[in-house]
Amino acid sequence: MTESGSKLRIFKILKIIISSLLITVLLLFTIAAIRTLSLDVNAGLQLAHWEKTNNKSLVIDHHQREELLANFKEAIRIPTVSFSNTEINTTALLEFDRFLRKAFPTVFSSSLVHHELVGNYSHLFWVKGSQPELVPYMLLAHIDVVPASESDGWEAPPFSAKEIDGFIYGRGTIDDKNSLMGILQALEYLLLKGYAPRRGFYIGLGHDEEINGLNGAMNIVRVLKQRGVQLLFVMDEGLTISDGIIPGLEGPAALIGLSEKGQAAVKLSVSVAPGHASMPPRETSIGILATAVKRLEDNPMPRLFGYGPEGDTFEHLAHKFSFPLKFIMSNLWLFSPLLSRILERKPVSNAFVRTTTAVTFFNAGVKINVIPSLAEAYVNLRIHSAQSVEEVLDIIKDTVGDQRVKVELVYGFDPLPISGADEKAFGFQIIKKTVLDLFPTVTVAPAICVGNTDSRHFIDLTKNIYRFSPAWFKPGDLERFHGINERISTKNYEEMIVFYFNLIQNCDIRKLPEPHSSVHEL
Ligand SMILES: CCCCCCCC/C=C\CCCCCCCC(=O)N[C@@H](Cc1ccccc1)C(=O)O
Ligand SMILES: [Zn+2]
Ligand SMILES: [Zn+2]
Repeated sequence: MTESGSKLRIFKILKIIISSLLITVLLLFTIAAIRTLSLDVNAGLQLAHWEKTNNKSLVIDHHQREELLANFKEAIRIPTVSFSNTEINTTALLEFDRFLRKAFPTVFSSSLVHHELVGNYSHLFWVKGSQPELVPYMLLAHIDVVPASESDGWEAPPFSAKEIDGFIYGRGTIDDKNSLMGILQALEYLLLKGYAPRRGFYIGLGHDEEINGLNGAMNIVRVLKQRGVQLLFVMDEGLTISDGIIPGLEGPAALIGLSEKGQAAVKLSVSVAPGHASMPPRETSIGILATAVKRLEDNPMPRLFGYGPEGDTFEHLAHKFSFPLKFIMSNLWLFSPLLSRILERKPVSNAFVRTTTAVTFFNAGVKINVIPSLAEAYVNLRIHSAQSVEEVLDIIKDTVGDQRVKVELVYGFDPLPISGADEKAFGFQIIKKTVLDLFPTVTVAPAICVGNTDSRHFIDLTKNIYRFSPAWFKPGDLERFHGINERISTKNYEEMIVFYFNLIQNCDIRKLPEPHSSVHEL
């Protein structure tokens, strides 16, 4: 073959390759465009087909408004602080017990309600259903709060419950006395209106959630296990209604936590011979440990976006984003790696992408002229659904890569199982319906809860645990969580009461309506 003949041949082959590539790209984009336009993961249950249950409605009058706000403020003023792993405010917890009995007289005197104290300060309520064959469910909230100090810059003292411009300020207003008081206030109103549930339910109020729930939630679980209780679902604090928090998302979104990340506390320590600061070794224990910590910060855990429930979150929200995010999120089969790089740029969304690494303690040194023998740091890891404590520990050891740094696991638990969110998932669909009835403009999506809750202790009692409360989080509110100026609007607190009032009644249906598709097939 002549030189020009072989050039022509190469040219022809290149042409075929380039046009096949172009056709493939075009095809992929056509599929992606069709998916963007047609993907409707929100296709839900036929609201019209829901079983009728003579639901009572709650229209809050002036007197009730004054009463419910006074109750809520009194709850905030009791400083039920969990200070450390061993120090809780037992005086405040006892006062809170007395307060609950006074604020909710009907709950505590109704023949339908059985109340008991568990672990001295936690509360367990059983509200008897008229149809014992219906499997009960459980609502959780916690009494304790994290410490707060006015000198950190609060606009109002953190235990004052001061009302400023329609907001009640105070520690516990969003974590978690809003849920606790909302649930009990709703039950008080339901009982006053003569409501008797068909489906029985439990209410559990832990007193030490902020320090792991070892005496509160864990003892409640022990009591329920002894009684052979199985639960249809559990609902606890966790995710909320985000409005203006997710960049690019149009409108509010109610994220319902189907699972929560695992957690590990890892201790790093370096031990060397102490000495005189005038004759230092080339590296001190502090320097060696600092290098290890820097390596961990410089080498984040691998991106795992799409291997846990977070992929579903964005598929559900896709239609509320504008182009090009709408296109990217509707086609995670193609763009998952791209989206994970976008999400990892902000701490709030990075937490959805990977196991996060936070160095939370660094202790070393005894005197200005002494080479310290010991340097210690603690790392708090929040483990992505697709990883385990063991895998994370191995990666830490590899990344540190220095035998002089001792790596020890202080405590750890794997990510929690993922609860159902399909048409048959009773708890999820009830929460979704209750949200949409009250807030029709909200988009409901399943998600992963990046923090831990008392509900993780309930995995032997049910496969269906949901972490959600109908608190509205707007820009700036995430920082109030465990931070300064924690607050809730009086309007939102009232909405929370109405939400629980409706949710309890919605749970009275025997079973969910038939899914959309099977209705059509009939
Ligand atoms: C794409 C971005 C979406 C952004 C939306 C994010 C909305 C986030 C809303 C709420 C934040 C999640 C909080 C979850 C509740 C956490 C409660 C908590 O702080 N728990 C402690 C429990 C604990 C565990 C171990 C030792 C002591 C306490 C925690 O997780 O640290
Ligand atoms: Zn909480
Ligand atoms: Zn908290």
